[in-house]
Amino acid sequence: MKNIRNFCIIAHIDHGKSTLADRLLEFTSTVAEREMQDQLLDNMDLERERGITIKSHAIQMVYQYKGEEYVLNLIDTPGHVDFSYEVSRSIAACEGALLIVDASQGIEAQTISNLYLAIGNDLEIIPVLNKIDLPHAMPEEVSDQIIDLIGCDREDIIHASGKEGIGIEAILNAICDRIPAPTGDSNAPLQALIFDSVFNSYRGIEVYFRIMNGTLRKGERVKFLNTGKVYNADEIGVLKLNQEPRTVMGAGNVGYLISGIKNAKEVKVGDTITTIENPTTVGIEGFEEVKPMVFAGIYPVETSEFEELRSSMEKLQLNDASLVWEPETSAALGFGFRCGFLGMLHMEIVQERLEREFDMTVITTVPSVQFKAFTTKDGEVTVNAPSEMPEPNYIDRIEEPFIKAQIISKSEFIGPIISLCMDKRGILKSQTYLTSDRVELNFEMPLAEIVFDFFDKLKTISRGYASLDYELIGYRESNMVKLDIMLNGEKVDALSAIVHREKAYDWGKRLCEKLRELLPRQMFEIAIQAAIGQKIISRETVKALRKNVLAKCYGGDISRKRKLLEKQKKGKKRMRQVGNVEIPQEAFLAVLKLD
Ligand SMILES: Nc1nc2c(ncn2[C@@H]2O[C@H](COP(=O)(O)OP(=O)(O)OP(=O)(O)O)[C@@H](O)[C@H]2O)c(=O)[nH]1
Repeated sequence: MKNIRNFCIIAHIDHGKSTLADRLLEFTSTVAEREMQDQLLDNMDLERERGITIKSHAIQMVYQYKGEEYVLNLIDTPGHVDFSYEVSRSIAACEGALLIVDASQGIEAQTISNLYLAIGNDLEIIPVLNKIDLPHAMPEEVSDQIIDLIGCDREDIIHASGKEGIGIEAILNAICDRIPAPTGDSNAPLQALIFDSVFNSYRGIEVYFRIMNGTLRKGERVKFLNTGKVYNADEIGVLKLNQEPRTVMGAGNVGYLISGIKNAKEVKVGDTITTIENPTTVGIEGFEEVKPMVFAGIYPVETSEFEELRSSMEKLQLNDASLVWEPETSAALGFGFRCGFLGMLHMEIVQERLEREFDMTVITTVPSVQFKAFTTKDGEVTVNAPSEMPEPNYIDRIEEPFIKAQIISKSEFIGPIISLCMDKRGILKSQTYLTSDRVELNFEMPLAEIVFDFFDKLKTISRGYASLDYELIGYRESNMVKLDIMLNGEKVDALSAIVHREKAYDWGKRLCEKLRELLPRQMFEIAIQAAIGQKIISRETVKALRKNVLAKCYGGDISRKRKLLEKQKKGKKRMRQVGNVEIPQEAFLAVLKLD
């Protein structure tokens, strides 16, 4: 155990975590050059394309240092706020962390939020100033930021470039020298922390664990404390480039367990594995059930594909335990599913995976957060969709989720950021200068306001410099109303939204205007109305179409005509007929794009 080092890498998105991890694997010959693909750890296509690590993984390296052999377990952490609980469990499995900061960017919101998690878990922090090869790197300035932040000495900061392979050996040596070996008693009852799981269609779910205390043997009966389920440890082992089976693993080790589990739901990140033979009664601290934060409807474009969509969702859920859903019907869209996601990115990923991996074309409706309605009739009612909102006359009060938002930016953008947050019903709680031109702002604001275009707006007004992190702080009373949209007098339930009363008029007006732009002209006039209850608050009209779309191509060349027809056909793919009006997919998400 004395030569084991368990560590993770914490970094803001794009600060070079994956590239650096690749260099560590190369340097320790964990992967031969020819096996090396860029960003090896991101092994889902989608991850690679988006350049973000979606699911955390682990990999073991063996490193010779000062005449001794060290086993280094790198536990990868996802870099996006939507997956912060997974980050926290990965961190809990380690004794140390590399804190990577891009020398041209400086400290960002996720650098800090993940750092706090690491410090909270007593991890040894090794600061790494990355991308020092960049001509516009600011090593001195960013080092000052790091020193201010963690109180280290200037000499403790390792200068590196994942791209050029600079500083790699220094990092590996520092891991051996500075990160403490795991402690734990291999003779105690087994307590192993589940920090991740991966779906394998042949072998079932692979559970990734870190043994805090005790010993795990192949073939033993094991129990997951929080679910209470019992399995056989069919195979255990360590994670190198490929899995290497073992028969016995003691305290301090990181590895995988295969026990024929078919459904990701049975494996909860943060749960504790123990043995039936010599069980512990004490779970590892910090277990939480992950809760979805954002809800939206997912519908097949072709109503006939509902069953196919159901089976695709079932398969997707097998390897994404944080995705929840139940069947839902919409008058406008027919049969579909109400889904719960960890956040907006998670929602996009699910939609994309449905399309890519299962070849489904789907319509996603306006996302909503989870409101609580306190009614005089049924007591407390959970509202995940506008259609679930109780009748106004029974509502005593409505509560909505609030978050603490932490924004880090260059100080020149403070003004616009504060006005943006105030506009989103935010309350400024604190303003702290990290350095002379970098400021941290803390707001309390409704989660519902972040769900829409907040992040994009923040990026725009700060020219990309501001970064955001948030956590849920609880529910608060708010004056929310349900806003309905009608097309030619017919309510389109999929376009309803729950909004703050003070914003309802403005919202209704802008949404009607946006829909007027998005709805294609048809052979008749379309009236677009926004209403709260019976009261119409806004109206726009889409004029009837007079000419054939091809008319303007007469005399033009045929290829252009064909292109136009093609384009129309493609557009059709995501259209939905409601009453006599055709609605394109963009319209269902128009609320996300209100300026
Ligand atoms: N110049 C330079 N570019 C780098 C270096 N390391 C990474 N990059 C580039 O920075 C970008 C982000 O690198 P990644 O390694 O994907 O960053 P990451 O932190 O893993 O990103 P996430 O997985 O999204 O958190 C890529 O375009 C890399 O090529 C470096 O040392 N120098």
